[in-house]
Amino acid sequence: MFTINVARRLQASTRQQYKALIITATPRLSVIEDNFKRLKYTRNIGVKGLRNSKHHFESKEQKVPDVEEKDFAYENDSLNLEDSEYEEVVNGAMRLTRNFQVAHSVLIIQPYVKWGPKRNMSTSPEDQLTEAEALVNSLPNWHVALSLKVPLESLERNALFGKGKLEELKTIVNDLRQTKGDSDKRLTCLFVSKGTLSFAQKSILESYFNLPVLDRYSIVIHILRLHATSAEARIQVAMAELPYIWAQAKDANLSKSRRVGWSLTDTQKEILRTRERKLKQELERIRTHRKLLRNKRKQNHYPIVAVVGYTNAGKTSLIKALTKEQSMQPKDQLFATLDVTAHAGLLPCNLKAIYMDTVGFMSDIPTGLIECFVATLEDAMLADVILHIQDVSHSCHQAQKEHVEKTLESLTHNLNMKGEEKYQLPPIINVANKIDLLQDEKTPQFDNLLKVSCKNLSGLEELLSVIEKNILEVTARRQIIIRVRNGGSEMAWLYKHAAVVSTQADQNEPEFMLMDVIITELQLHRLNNPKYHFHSLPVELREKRDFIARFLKESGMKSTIPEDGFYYIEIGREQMN
Ligand SMILES: Nc1nc2c(ncn2[C@@H]2O[C@H](COP(=O)(O)OP(=O)(O)OP(=O)(O)O)[C@@H](O)[C@H]2O)c(=O)[nH]1
Ligand SMILES: [Mg+2]
Repeated sequence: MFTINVARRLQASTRQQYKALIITATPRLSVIEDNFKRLKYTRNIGVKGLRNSKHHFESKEQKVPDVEEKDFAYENDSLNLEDSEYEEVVNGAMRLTRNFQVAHSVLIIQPYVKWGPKRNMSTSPEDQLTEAEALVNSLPNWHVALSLKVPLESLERNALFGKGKLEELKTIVNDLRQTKGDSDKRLTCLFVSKGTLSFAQKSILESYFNLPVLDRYSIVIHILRLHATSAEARIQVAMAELPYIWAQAKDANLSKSRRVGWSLTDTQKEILRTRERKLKQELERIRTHRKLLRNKRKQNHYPIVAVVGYTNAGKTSLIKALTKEQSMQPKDQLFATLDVTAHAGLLPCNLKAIYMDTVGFMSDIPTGLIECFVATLEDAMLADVILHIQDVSHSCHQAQKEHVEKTLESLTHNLNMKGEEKYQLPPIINVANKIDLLQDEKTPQFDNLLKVSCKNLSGLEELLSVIEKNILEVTARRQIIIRVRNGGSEMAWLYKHAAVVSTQADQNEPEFMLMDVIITELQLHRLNNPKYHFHSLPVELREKRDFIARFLKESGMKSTIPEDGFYYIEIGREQMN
């Protein structure tokens, strides 16, 4: 870099006479250690508050990114998702209308394979049942009447259950249907907690119990519909419904036990195809739009931290804790977050980072459903650092962790299939959240995780330091100290384009400041480049003027000496390196 080169050359030739203009300082100089400590987490308040309280130079900073994101929000005015003919088709497949006011009392049946190779080793039926209950409880006006585990030899049988089991279940269903008293509590549907039920399985069970039968896919879609408020999320959910309808229609055609009243007519098939085509176009637009946003962030050189994890692990809560953004609303519901949103926060070194909140992952969800959210998850995958938030208080913590890791792997594979360049996952920081709920937080199995609690805000300071360290490494940012004139143009430039960790007056010459900054190579280059900035080297020139002029002449640099006694060195492009 020019500045460093000049500094070195000046140092070499005038070792006795001049101080170094720039002191490379990684790790930090001890003189600023105290300032740094003061700036640590306590200063990491939301961007808005921070701007109000900072030095006046900082009022010239670039706009905070979340404002830009808002201005850039994806709007869809061309696609009308309301279509009564389509509604008829989707309701037939899902057994659910979009009316979220309708109360439901649900019998949850968790089938599981007890023995053999088809047994699910990653999670227990008890945990699956708990997750199924959480899914039902995520819907307003829905409640669990009863939940049961049912061991089976296989999950592929036509009626799913054997004759004896069906009889047993019928008695339970009949009892629940006749519940006296509160009519709201009377059983209204069955939820068989399996990824998808084939059309044949559904229709056999429905005719046997005379109640609608739902599977995991349809319940999750219903939750997603409820939580999808932005245009983008609504399009993604609408798209996620389609593979399910097609699969059910295919099953219905194959099934000998075709349920009268539900198989697709040619007109309905055409409605689906048209809708699919339009939605695909919209998703393509979303992808392009996301790319634009991503490039915009890149231009601004904000480091990006993607926060991923199993649903309900505390992703939104963590971002809220790190950014102090009051508008964020963590909820004790599955799939509460459906939009990938960006939120600015400060690292201990005062560097602004963008945290991306993402859609949660869940096991036993068909890939077709997740694929519709891939456009938004790609954003996360292209971040500088990924935070994997894990709910360590959850009994299935290990299975959830493995599921997220596997999904990230398959998303990586997808990106590699699509792109020309080889994609590599950014560094992943594993975070153990909800540590406050653990009886003994010293559990050795969490030793390599960073333990935090978004509830009592513990462990966040350490987490921020780790994020910072990773970001500086990955984005090739450096921490250096630059000596500039107090109130000069460089000072303003640095406030605008670099993260200022601390400043302090040069003890020998109080009109100069030592600025401890985090800066990218590119910005350091710009600081020295006349195209972006007319760089001045604040050297004690008055008495050394002739010497420096000679030095610069010999070095082949153009120079001007303005009236104020500052020495301005104009660096030609060819001399930059
Ligand atoms: N006790 C405790 N509860 C927490 C902690 N962090 C989050 N929660 C709670 O966990 C629930 C889920 O939090 P969210 O932040 O919405 O989780 P999420 O990962 O964003 O969930 P989705 O967006 O649905 O995928 C909320 O009720 C939070 O209050 C924690 O550290 N301790
Ligand atoms: Mg969330």
